[in-house]
Order: sequence, then C-alpha cells, then structure tokens
Amino acid sequence: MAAALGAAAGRQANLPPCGGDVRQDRGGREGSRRFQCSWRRGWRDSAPSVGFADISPTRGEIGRASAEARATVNICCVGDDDQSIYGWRGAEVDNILRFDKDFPGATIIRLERNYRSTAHILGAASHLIAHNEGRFGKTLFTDRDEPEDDKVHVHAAWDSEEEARAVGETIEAYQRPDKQGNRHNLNDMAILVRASFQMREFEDRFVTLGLNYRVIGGPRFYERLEIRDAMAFFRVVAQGADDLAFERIVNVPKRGLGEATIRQIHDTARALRIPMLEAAAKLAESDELKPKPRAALREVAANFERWQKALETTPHTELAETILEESGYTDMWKNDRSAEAPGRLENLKELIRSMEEYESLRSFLEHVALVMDAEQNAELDAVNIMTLHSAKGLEFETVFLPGWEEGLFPHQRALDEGGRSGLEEERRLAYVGLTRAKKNLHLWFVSNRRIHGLWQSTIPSRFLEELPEAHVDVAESGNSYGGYGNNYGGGSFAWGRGGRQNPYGASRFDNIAEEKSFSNTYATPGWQRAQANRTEATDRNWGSRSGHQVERIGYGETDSGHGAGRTSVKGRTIDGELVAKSVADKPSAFSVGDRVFHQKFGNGNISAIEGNKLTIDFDKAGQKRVLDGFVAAV
Ligand SMILES: Nc1ncnc2c1ncn2[C@@H]1O[C@H](COP(=O)(O)OP(=O)(O)OP(=O)(O)O)[C@@H](O)[C@H]1O
Repeated sequence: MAAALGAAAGRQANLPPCGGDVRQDRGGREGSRRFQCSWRRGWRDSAPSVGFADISPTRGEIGRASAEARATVNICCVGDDDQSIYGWRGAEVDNILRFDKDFPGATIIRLERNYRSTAHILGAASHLIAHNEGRFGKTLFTDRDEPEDDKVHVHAAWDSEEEARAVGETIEAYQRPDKQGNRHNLNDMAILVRASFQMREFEDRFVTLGLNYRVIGGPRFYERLEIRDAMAFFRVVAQGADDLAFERIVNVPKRGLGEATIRQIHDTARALRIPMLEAAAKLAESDELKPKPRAALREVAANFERWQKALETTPHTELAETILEESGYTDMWKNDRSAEAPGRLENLKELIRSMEEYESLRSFLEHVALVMDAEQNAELDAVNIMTLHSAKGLEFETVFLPGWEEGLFPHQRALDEGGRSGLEEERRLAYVGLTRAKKNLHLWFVSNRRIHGLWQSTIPSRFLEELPEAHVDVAESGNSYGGYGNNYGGGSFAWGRGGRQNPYGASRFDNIAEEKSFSNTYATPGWQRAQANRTEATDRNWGSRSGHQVERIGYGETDSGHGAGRTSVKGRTIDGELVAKSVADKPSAFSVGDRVFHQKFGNGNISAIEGNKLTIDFDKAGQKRVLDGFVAAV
C-alpha cells in the first residue's frame, strides 16, 4: 500500500545498508526504491519485521538515534502511518508523524499509486481514514479503470448466525463458474474479524457446509488454550473416563497438585484399572497423600461428582457456566493482567453461547469433535479466517469483514482505554481491513449480538457511516436474512442535523453540508431501521459499562486528545496535504521536573514536554508519553 516514506536528506547519493525489501519500482512513476528502515534493528533487535508504523522506541531512543544518525549516515525509512495498529503493544504512530521533527530537513515521498485494489475499494478506504486527525494525508490512486468493478458491499444480518450463513452462501456463489467457466479459489478469499471469538460462528458454519477453511495467525477457535481447557472440564463431566481431559485440568487453575501427585493418580488408576477421576477420589480419601494435595484432590473429586449429578437436572449451558465459575477457571482469567486475558474471556462466553444451539452437553461435544476433525492442510484450497491484526501485509481477491457494529468495531475496550487515539487506531485497523481486498469487498453488520451474556440490539459501526456513498452499495438482504427487507421506516438519519445526538460525540464532519458520506443519504429500509436502534441500543449496551471515565470520543468535542477544544475542523483532506501534527496546539501547564500522578501508571516525574504531550519517567511503569489532561500534579 502506498506508504509515507521519510528520508533524511543525504550528503551522498548512496544509501546505507538497508534491512531488506529492496524493490525496483515497476511502474516508474514514483521513481524510487523501497527500503526498510536501516537502523530499526539497532533499536529493537527482536522487533518483528514489520514496517516503520509498528516500531516502538521511546522518545529518548529516537532522540539518541537521530543525533547519532544525523552525524554519520543517511537514513531512509518506509512505513504507512495509516497502518499503525499495534499501539496496544507499544507502537506509536507518532514516531512516523514526528519523523521530520526528529530529522529536520527530511524529505517525505508519498507512494500513492496503488496496484492492488479497485477504485471503489481505494475510495472507500481513503474516505474512511480521512476521519483520522493523526496522519499524514495521501491520495491513493489506481490506473485500473474497470467499469465492471463492484462497489463495496455493505450487508445487514439479523444476528451472527445469519451473518455466517450469508457469508457462506456468498462464498459458494463466488465458487460457481462464471461465464468464462472460471471459479474463484477459496484460497483467494478471506474473512477478517475484529475479535477472535467471531471465528467460532464461521468455523461451525463451514464445517456444516463442508467448506474448507484455515485459520491464519493463531489457533482455530476450538484449539485455543482457554477453549481446550473449558472443553476438558466438560468432557470429564460428560465422560468421566476421559483421562487426557482430566490430566489437562486437574491442576487448572493451580491448586498445588504437582507432578508427583499426578503420577500417583496415574499409577493408582493403572493398578486398579479405573479412570483417573475415580483414582483421584480414592486417593483423596486415603492417607497416601500429604494433607495439602489431599484436600485439593478432595475438592476436585467433589466438584466433578456434583457437576456430573447436575448433568441430568440442569440445562447444559447453565451447567457449563457453573463449571467454569466453580472451578475458579473464569476467575483465573479475570485476575490475569495479560493483554490476551480479555479476549480469552470473550471466547469463553462465545463458547457457552454456542452451546445453546445443541440439545445436550454430549451432542455439543460430538459437534466439536467433528469440527476438530476438519482437515487443516496447507495445500488445501480453503477460505482464510484471521483477525484484522493478523491480516496486515496480506491481500486477497475477495475479503469479508463481519461484525461492523459499535462496541465490537470500534471495540469498546479500545475506546474506554485509549480515548480518541484508541478510536483512531481502530479506524486504522478498519483501513487495513478494507485495503486487503483486491476486487471484492463485503462488510457486514448484525442487529443482534450477545453482549455480556445477553442478547442486545446492536447498531452499525460508525465506520460504516464514514464510507462514501459513491463507492458503497448497501445490500438489502431480502427475506432470508432476518427481515431487513421489511418496511421499517424511520426518519432520516443524521447526527447533528436536527437528528439525535451521536452518543459518542459529534463527528468533525457532521456539520459539513456538502459532505456525502453514505449514512446520511442512504435510505434503504434496513439501514434506516438499524439507525432507529442506534441511540437506544448504544446507551443500553455500551453506555457506562466500564468503571473508567469514558471519554467522549469525537471531533469538535472538548476532550484531552489532540486538538482539544476545537469546535470543528474544516473539510476532510484526502489529498497529499499534511493533515497531521504530532504536536498539540495548546502548550502544557506543566514543567519539566514536575511530579505528577497518572491513574494507570502511578507517580512519575516529567522529563520532557511537547505541546500537551508529556514524557514521564514513572516510578514503576517506566518511561511513557501521555497527554497532560490525564495527569494531576502531586
Ligand atoms: N510496480 C508495480 N506494478 C504492478 N504491481 C505492483 C507494483 N508494485 C506493487 N504491485 C502489486 O501491488 C500489490 C501491493 O503491493 P505490496 O504488497 O508491495 O504493497 P504494500 O505497500 O506492502 O501493501 P500493504 O502495506 O498495504 O500491505 C501486490 O499485489 C504487488 O504485487
């Protein structure tokens, strides 16, 4: 994808040794070669080979690197600021945006010609990403001029099951031979999800259809650690003799049952020719074990006995939830502070939800065994399923992007924790998703999703509104897809145009009369109905879920992000004008050396100030850059 290329002006024409990806431009228009950033390695030896957008040096490191580098070498970096999507693991888009400040005199060369996607896809992606403030601008263009090219399709479905069914049908339709007898390979299709729990529905559906699929960049849904653990609990309850399952979870969460105890259970089971669970129960009642493991084992045995009894009397989904709670498994992940823990909890909820579709725990277990048997062969022609994060750098003829609903995408956690910069990163993720498609692009939103264990009405993602009408086609899915084709009317949808207030804050484009995003002119009944759901559902589902103070995220609102206090920003820029500034408008009221407190990082001393951005050496969290609105003097 076209990239912002920062280059420190060199005294000599020859460039320093580069990190790879040296490619002669084939079109000749840019007249450039492409290079990775040559000194990235020096900063982060272990950094994965991703673009400049994802490096995460601290300010100090950049400063040092720049001073040294300026004195000795020419530097050439390539990266796309619009594809910086790893903020959660420390990458800062600001590193690109401030490149010309770190290296005064740097030349920025935009690689804007796109060889991958249709004009509609580029138009949609460019329009969407133009809603971000923190970016260099660029104007993507393509020489491809095919009147036959489809617009970007936006589809509505009733719920995620219907979404998976409809995507499956669309894939099957693509597979049928066209007029020339050509078939669309499954390998050239991809489903990109925001959260891994979304994969479950597609995997189940494809197994039912006998459609080959592969999961890229991570395990399949039922192979995930937390799902395997949960399934092991369920298998022991349903089939007490499943020793493999028992061994997997006897000490999960950790209850002090070491290897020696487990070997003892094993030996007893073999000697008496009984399952390990039974052997454990016997050992727990004997004096063979020390008091601690004996007590732990007694609890394990009693738990399983109770759950096995409940199997006959309790609905299986309720029992499954009880098992995960009473075993301490859910709490184990709730107390886990790793970045993966929230996703694992989401996956567990999805697992329980999916069980509702089966009559009993046993029939559910049979279904999962069937899914697990589905062949995973790299040679097979198969649909690719992956998260949006894993899709970076890849491209496919046809791309499906399901789950474009508020709360899921943009993800509520990103908004709660990251405020507007979180929203902008989500938008970059959306941009990455859109630009993976070469020819066909299908976006989906559903109107009902299970959130926090309950069915809720959902509302289309704000990102859908940010797509331009000229490049987008809203597909009414007719009778089979949950009634979006019915005559639901509703007033015209327009935030800030006398309509209801956008609960997330106004968009900076709300009051631009000539602005033609597709939301405000599209009048299909399904879309209108979805809009009617909007305010009500947003407030109910996501409104004040987290204990954090939820920033109002929007342009033109007074918040503590970049551009605080602005009331509106003039029309969007999708041309090559520099639209981003890494330095905020208002100077900070703090001074270097001030001691401050930050809710997440604790106490620290300010070591540098740039506009309203502070570099703080936190006592415990190390050096971080934060906005001054988030700290208080101590
Ligand atoms: N000069 C060229 N002529 C024809 N096709 C090209 C040319 N340069 C790139 N392409 C094709 O355009 C597509 C995108 O190129 P490439 O993957 O290098 O872009 P990128 O900048 O890494 O994209 P992204 O960062 O969005 O993943 C590829 O299919 C590639 O083969």
